[in-house]
Amino acid sequence: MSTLERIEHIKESGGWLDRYQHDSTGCRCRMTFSVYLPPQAAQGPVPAVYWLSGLTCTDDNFRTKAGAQRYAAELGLALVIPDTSPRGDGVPDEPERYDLGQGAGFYVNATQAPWSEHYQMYDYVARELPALVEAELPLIPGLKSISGHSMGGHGALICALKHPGAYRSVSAFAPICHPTVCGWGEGCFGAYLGDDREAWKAYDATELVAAGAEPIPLLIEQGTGDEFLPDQLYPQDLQTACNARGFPLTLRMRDDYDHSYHFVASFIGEHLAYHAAALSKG
Ligand SMILES: N[C@@H](CCC(=O)N[C@@H](CS)C(=O)NCC(=O)O)C(=O)O
Repeated sequence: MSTLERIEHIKESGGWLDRYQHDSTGCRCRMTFSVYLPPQAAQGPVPAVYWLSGLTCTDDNFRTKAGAQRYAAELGLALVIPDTSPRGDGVPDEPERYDLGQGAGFYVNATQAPWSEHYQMYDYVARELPALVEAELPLIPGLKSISGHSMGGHGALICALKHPGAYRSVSAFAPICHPTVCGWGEGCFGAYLGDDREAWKAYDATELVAAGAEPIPLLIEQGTGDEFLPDQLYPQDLQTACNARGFPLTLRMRDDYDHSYHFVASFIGEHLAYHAAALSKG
């Protein structure tokens, strides 16, 4: 019997945008995620692009604002869109803060109480969810790429850097590139991982590159009008770490674009085409 409960089923661009709930063993709560299956999935399994969203988001922001499904339909790609944190009444939260707790899981495995019981988002997006959707849905096992926005861009980068060979390609929009030194990252890492800043580096793209992560090309899109660029994102730190090692990074600075999904929507087609090309190689 399927462990997935389908709660929405919407036809879009010839394919199906579905929403599921399931009991997560790692996050110990009911989790919601969305999947777009392109028309090609009716004929047989397709490759998948995972999308990790940013602070305050659920699985709904990307699927309603980015316009990605039309491109995914043309390219024959599934989109797998998890939530950004564990959810529910029994899950710790800081309701007065948008940048800690529910909606702000930061894609780490928390080690500190009270967060550690549910906030296991790294294992959820990198292991539990892929195993689940590959077993239950028409996806080609192991054929996947990953992208994301802001906190989710950070998540995409660390998933690819920490799992050599697991993803055919990785890209990110306005990612938090050096979370151990920015306000958002320090707030969450301190709460979820404790005071030992050395432990934080295992979830920091800049630090992972500097520490010798296996090379995989990184594609990053960044707007110059992004209100969070000066204080939170630090792509220049990742670029410095990549330059020092000859690590492959394409950092595309886009004049005037802000941090919003208007920026994501402007370039998501290019990113999905990039992933489709990587996923179609033998
Ligand atoms: N201005 C936002 C800051 C958080 C934010 O900008 N979140 C981005 C990701 S870091 C986002 O995707 N928001 C949801 C949306 O634009 O739909 C707030 O105060 O809530």
